[in-house]
Amino acid sequence: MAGSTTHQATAKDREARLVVAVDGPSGSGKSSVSREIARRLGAVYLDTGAMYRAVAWHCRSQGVLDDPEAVVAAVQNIDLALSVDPDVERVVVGTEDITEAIREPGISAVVSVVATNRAVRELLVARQRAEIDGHRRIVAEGRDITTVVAPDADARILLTASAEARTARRSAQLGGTVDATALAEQVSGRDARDSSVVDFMTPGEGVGLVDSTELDFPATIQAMLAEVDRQQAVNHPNHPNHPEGDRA
Ligand SMILES: Nc1ncnc2c1ncn2[C@@H]1O[C@H](COP(=O)(O)OP(=O)(O)O)[C@@H](O)[C@H]1O
Ligand SMILES: Nc1ccn([C@H]2C[C@H](O)[C@@H](COP(=O)(O)OP(=O)(O)O)O2)c(=O)n1
Repeated sequence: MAGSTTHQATAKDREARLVVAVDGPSGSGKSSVSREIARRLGAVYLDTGAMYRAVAWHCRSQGVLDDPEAVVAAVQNIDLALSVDPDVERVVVGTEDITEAIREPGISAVVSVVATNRAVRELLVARQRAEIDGHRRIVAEGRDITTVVAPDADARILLTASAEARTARRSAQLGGTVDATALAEQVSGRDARDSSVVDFMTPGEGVGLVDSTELDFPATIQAMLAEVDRQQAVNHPNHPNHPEGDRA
């Protein structure tokens, strides 16, 4: 049964190369869910959204956000360190710890300026691929990981939820402090802008879909791990979950 071996994974299973790619819209649960499945799978965790946010913060602090060429130059020169330990959230540019700063509404409001710049995307996609290549087991999440950054990943999943569920989750996450109009802009408005450069609302070919609208957090984790198992079985004939493989 798909999912069963995740919980019986041997030490050897947890040493094997594994790349899991997760995409989805704002508030679908990508970051929290990917972080947790990375822990369960003994993998590192790459938050590519944090990279776009760090770049937006850097360009804003340099005062170049409205100059696309200067934005690209700033990204070429950025000294960015991002923790990939699922238990350590840390983003540093130069000597400045911006872990908290990149989550502020002021950054959410301008991050699409850099995320819709195609030259910026090329630079960040290259960095993300190098990061993925540099780790044996990794869960990477964002908007274009299943389609552009890691189309050859062992498992690729689009995590969705209804717009209502996503807005409610974001509202709860922000402690109910943001009014409904501002929240709708932060969730759906930003997604609409970002969708102009990448499609993260419909699964690409071979990408599994997990809809968490009716699932709580633990049930979402179970559904994601089951989907990782299912795809590994399909993609790797020697995997113990393969329908025709040796399961002894
Ligand atoms: N299935 C779920 N049910 C309820 N809340 C969830 C679920 N998945 C995630 N959350 C919560 O929703 C909020 C947004 O999740 P987050 O991981 O930040 O989403 P994203 O990275 O897609 O924007 C967080 O507070 C998270 O704990
Ligand atoms: N691979 C990625 C990851 C994020 N982005 C963009 C889309 C978002 O507006 C920003 C921030 O992403 P993030 O995942 O932190 O966004 P959420 O707050 O979780 O909705 O970066 C992207 O274009 N491509």
